[in-house]
Amino acid sequence: MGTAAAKSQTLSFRNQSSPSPVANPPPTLASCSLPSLLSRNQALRNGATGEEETPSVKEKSVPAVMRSFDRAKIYVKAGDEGNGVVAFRREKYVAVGGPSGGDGGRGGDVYVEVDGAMNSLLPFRNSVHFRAERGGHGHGSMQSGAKGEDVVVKVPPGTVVRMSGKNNVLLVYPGHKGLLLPGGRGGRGNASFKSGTIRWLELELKLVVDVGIVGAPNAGKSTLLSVVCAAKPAVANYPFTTLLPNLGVVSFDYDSTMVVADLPGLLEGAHRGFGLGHEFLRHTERCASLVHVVDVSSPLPDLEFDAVCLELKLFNPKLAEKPYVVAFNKMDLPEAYENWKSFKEKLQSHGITPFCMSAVKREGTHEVICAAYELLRKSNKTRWNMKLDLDCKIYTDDELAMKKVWHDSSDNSGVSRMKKMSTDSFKWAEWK
Ligand SMILES: Nc1nc2c(ncn2[C@@H]2O[C@H](COP(=O)(O)OP(=O)(O)OP(=O)(O)O)[C@@H](O)[C@H]2O)c(=O)[nH]1
Ligand SMILES: [Mg+2]
Repeated sequence: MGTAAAKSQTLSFRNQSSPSPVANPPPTLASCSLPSLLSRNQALRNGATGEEETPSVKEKSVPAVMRSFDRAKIYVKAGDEGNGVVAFRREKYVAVGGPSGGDGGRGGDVYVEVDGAMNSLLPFRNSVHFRAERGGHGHGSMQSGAKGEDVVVKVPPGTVVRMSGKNNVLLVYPGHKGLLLPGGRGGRGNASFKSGTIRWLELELKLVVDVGIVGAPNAGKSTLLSVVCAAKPAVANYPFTTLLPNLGVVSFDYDSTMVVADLPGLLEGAHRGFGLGHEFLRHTERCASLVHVVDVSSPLPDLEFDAVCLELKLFNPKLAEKPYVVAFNKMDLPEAYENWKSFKEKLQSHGITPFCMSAVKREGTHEVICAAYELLRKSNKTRWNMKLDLDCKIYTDDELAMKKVWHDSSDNSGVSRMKKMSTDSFKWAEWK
């Protein structure tokens, strides 16, 4: 691993500009209710004697502007087929021309393609309908109708496409293109006059990151990110400074880089939707490793640590199994000295060796990030080699079979189909 200081570039997850790191919290935060753990810590810090404040729990959900657009629902419709035509050949010196009706053209298909330049599902906020063009109608003289134009739905890397009510899941990476819905296959007999399929699809963006920084609010997660790479997340001395994940690229060498995400603080009950963290916990699902930042200067760092671990576990047990680094932060403060030794012993008894750092003073941060990189290397996972489903199988088997029949037919003139249909109908009549 290279020892060069982390020089880096920044990926911005937000589409709006970051708020400046001012000391006064925005008014909306005043209404944010904190759970028992935080209020207890705050009370202890303020010298209160243990009387518990009852946090005012507000049922209101996170305002839309504070959400990142990482979930969307879109309506896709494959193009209808063009109608086949019934026509007969009329030509001089040809006594019985026979049928010469061309097929209807195929309806346009709906594709999904990953656009590396996109980093959120924000474009789907206003435009949710994607319709492929219908196929042209057939003509006489065995002329088939034109194929309808396809529609390509562009999504950011790491998007999961889900069909409502079904388990069809698709993970996509830059440049990956797949067929979501095939268009109608051109009209022939009555049985084939089937319209282009319509679907409501759910899109979910799971950030493509290598290392996630997690921890309780105000632990110093954003400060750590700002120190190890060129990202400039908002840092302030109040909980929930970070409302959306911040991404940064840490580069150790030419070919060894990793994408690090600083996630909003986690609270007790985050898995049930308390605070903001749960909105973003799913982004950690694809991380190879986690950095768990603990503010050791707080009166109950071990409780904070346990609460965050429990939230991760309750959200997804697989998260708790991910390799992680524990970083004791704010070691420059005198309060940290009182806590860190006993806390360290407790962790060591569980086989965890924590790192000590002071993110503000940039001490010990390099070791933490190197340890996270080491875990990433050991896990042998990169951002893109997670489970990838190369073939989009969003459409059902019936549709696939249908698609095959029509595609594989080498002779797709209206005449041969009409002949085939008439033979079929004869058979059917005999069977009846
Ligand atoms: N003394 C000291 N203060 C620190 C250290 N690291 C961070 N802080 C301060 O702690 C406060 C919170 O830091 P942030 O980086 O915003 O914490 P966070 O975990 O991102 O907080 P949220 O985004 O609200 O969850 C800021 O005032 C920082 O200056 C440290 O090592 N020592
Ligand atoms: Mg933060």
